[in-house]
Amino acid sequence: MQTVQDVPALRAAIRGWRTQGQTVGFVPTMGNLHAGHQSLIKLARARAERVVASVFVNPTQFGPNEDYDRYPRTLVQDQAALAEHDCDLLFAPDVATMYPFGPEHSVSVRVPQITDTLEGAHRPGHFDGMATVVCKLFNLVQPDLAVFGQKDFQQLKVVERMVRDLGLPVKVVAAPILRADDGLALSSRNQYLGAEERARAPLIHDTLQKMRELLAQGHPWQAVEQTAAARLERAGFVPDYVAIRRAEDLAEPAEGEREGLVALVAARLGGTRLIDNLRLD
Ligand SMILES: Nc1ncnc2c1ncn2[C@@H]1O[C@H](COP(=O)(O)OP(=O)(O)OP(=O)(O)O)[C@@H](O)[C@H]1O
Ligand SMILES: CC(C)(CO)[C@@H](O)C(=O)[O-]
Ligand code: BAL
Repeated sequence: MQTVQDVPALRAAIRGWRTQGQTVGFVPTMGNLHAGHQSLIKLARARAERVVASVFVNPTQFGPNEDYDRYPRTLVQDQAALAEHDCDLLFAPDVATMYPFGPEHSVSVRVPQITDTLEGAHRPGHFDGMATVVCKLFNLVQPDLAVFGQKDFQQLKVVERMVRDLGLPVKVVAAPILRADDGLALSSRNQYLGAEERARAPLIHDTLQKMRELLAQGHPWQAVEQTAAARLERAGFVPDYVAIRRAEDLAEPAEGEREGLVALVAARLGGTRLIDNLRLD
């Protein structure tokens, strides 16, 4: 597997494949790769003839009090993991390559409405930064398809909207959430958890399952949200949101609406912010 850090080298590698008529699948990441990322690479591998991954900790999607500085950067291990999973090319740019005029003077992509709620409401500016960097990466890599994990469910919806609205020629492929045996969704941020917190963290997935059960029993969605939030709070979590929404547009369900819903949670456990979600159909 080749690693490239600048745009001319990236373009040269991809041009070679394109002239042979090969299709390109793309997996954008922030690195510190785990089995969840590997499953995305595997999906891209199955759907395209060539696979490109990127590792870039994007400064514009972190708020001023978030973990940009301490976000784990493990490029050497990431290279080995990607090579092992048959990735063809790693694009690992620096900030100046992605933001030639500096992050604060960059063109910005804003996806309205769907970004006002949930993660967008709790992480102001996060989705502008995310959509901007994903749009830039799509322009640089020009993939036929790009794989995103459903763990970041709202992110996936924002990217789908951006692609449709801007008419970008990329097929967005959604990958299922990979979990540890005890149900905790794999995430780079899980390593911030202390041993005792790690043991408590699966309660998020357990609570999402409980929400599905309660909704199936006919409880109103608002009551299910409240019960679930209280359950997490009793166990020492500080929820940012515990929500039942339409999967399609993340709007609140109508009275009695039961089809096509998703439950989403973001909660802090000590100094770690965890997110997860579960389809309710
Ligand atoms: N457990 C998982 N299952 C499936 N996809 C995942 C999982 N974890 C991350 N992904 C996906 O991998 C891609 C890159 O995500 P990212 O590098 O932010 O990893 P992460 O582990 O989610 O990190 P973080 O803890 O910062 O959220 C995203 O599309 C994300 O949805
Ligand atoms: C899509 C992404 C790589 C953009 O920085 C990031 O938000 C992530 O890792 O999910
Ligand atoms: N996995 C989403 C990227 C972020 O939390 O910034």
